[in-house]
Amino acid sequence: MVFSMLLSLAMLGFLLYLFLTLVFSCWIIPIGAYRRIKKNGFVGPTPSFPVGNIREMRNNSTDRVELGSSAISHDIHRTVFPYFARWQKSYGKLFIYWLGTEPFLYVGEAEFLRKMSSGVLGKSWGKPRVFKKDREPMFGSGLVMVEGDDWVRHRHVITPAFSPSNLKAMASLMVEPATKMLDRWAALINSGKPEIDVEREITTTAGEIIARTSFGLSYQNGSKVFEKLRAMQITLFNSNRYVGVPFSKWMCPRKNLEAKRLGKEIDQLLLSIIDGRKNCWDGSSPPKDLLGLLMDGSHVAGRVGKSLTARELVDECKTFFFGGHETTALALTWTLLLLAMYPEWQNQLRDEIRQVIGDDEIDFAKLAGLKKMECVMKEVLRLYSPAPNAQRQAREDIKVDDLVIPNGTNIWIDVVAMHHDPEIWGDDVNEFQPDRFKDDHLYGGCKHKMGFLPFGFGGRMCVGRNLTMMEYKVVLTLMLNRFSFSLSPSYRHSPSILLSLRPRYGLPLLVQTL
Ligand code: HEM
Repeated sequence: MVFSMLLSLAMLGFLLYLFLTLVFSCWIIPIGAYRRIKKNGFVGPTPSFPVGNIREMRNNSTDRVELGSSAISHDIHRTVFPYFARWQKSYGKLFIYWLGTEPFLYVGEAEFLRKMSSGVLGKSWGKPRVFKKDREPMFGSGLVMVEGDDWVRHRHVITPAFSPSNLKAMASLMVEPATKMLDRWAALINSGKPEIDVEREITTTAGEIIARTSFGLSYQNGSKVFEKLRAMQITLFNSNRYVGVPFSKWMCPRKNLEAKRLGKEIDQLLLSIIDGRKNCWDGSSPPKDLLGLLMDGSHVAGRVGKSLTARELVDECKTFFFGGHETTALALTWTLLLLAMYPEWQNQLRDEIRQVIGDDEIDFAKLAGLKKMECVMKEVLRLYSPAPNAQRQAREDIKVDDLVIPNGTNIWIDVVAMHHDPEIWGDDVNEFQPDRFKDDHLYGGCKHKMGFLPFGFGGRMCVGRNLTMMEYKVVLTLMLNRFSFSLSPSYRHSPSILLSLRPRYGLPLLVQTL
């Protein structure tokens, strides 16, 4: 009798605990945070907890499609972020919105970004915890996610691996997968199929290139890791639709479990690669991929010099794969769209390649001479930035003029908005004008130094940007040497966000052998 009473009391206590946890996490804590943020002078659309503004964001998403080259507009902000474009009209370039119970400060103004970040060191910024949990299976504690002193240690070990001499050794790893793809295109054209979805093709090839440059795997012997990495990405980004809503991961338990399972399998495969290398490496020259360079402590001589553990190496390999292959593939994909639309630029780049590289094999040292190609790349990254936003989380109160961003506030920097802002770029902001980077190769004539952010900003700027630049030049040179590109009538212009900025319906192009 006493026992069953105690049991009922325990059950009651447990249910009360669950109820209070639910009420606190879904309403009381977020409403308290909402009041604090409002008191600090921030405005924004009214949230309804526990979903915040997610419903408006969903109802507002567009499926605008433009057909035919003359109808294609590069004014893409209202297409890819229709809710931000609408809220900008009501609240300006700075406002608070809510993903579930998580407050986000939207920043679409370069000057505010400058002031906000000027006194904050790279190691003092946080990354939104709500995304960290979400992306744990992809990045683990890799450089993109790690914070504080750990970030300093990782960054010091990793940065030298991307030195020009190391990159030079990696150039040769890129040529074979790219050539294989172009041979496939030639075969398709010969068999009477000149329409090729270049986006899919380039993404696969960029995945293979990053797997080779990161952990030395060719497609043949690394296809297992490679397929699992891709499968995990698809699983994760088809399921994370309620980010920030408490207990949302229980809405898609199967997909979350599947991502976790894949994550564990990938970790095991990468760990076995690392162990294999440790066991057979005799201390002489390590393999020239990123993993080999990170395992070899010698390149950090004179710096912090703390090497990474096997677990950390696994997370960095995954980070390079996820951070490096799709972004680079999209830079190349959007470039082919623009070159197909503006054939005069195709010709100009081909002339430059002829002058700088000639008929020789691609030589790393000569790539630096492809200046026009660099201007085209930057203009593509401005108009169609593969990384359409950057995120931070305040780890302390941050004062900007009279405003205080409270500790814990997430910050969403809208890179697409800034890259398309006529106030800092001028009236031709939505035109493809690579020459704007000819005289001002860093800022493209932008009136504000924080207005062009394809690789992020401050201490956390992309560590792989020089690798990307090299891959871009190698692959585009090989492509333009063999083929010309024009728009297929079946192309539907609908840039959209799935973590990166991508063409929603792929990029079918008509490809011709030169
Ligand atoms: C066109 C290609 C690329 C674009 C547009 C791009 C973009 C970016 C951006 C915007 C950031 C900053 C994120 C932030 O501020 O939170 C970043 C960081 C990073 N990127 Fe890239 N990236 C590219 C290629 C690569 C490649 C090829 C690699 C590696 C192989 C790479 C590895 C990383 C890493 C590790 C970080 C984190 C740096 C840190 O937090 O210290 N990226 N990238």
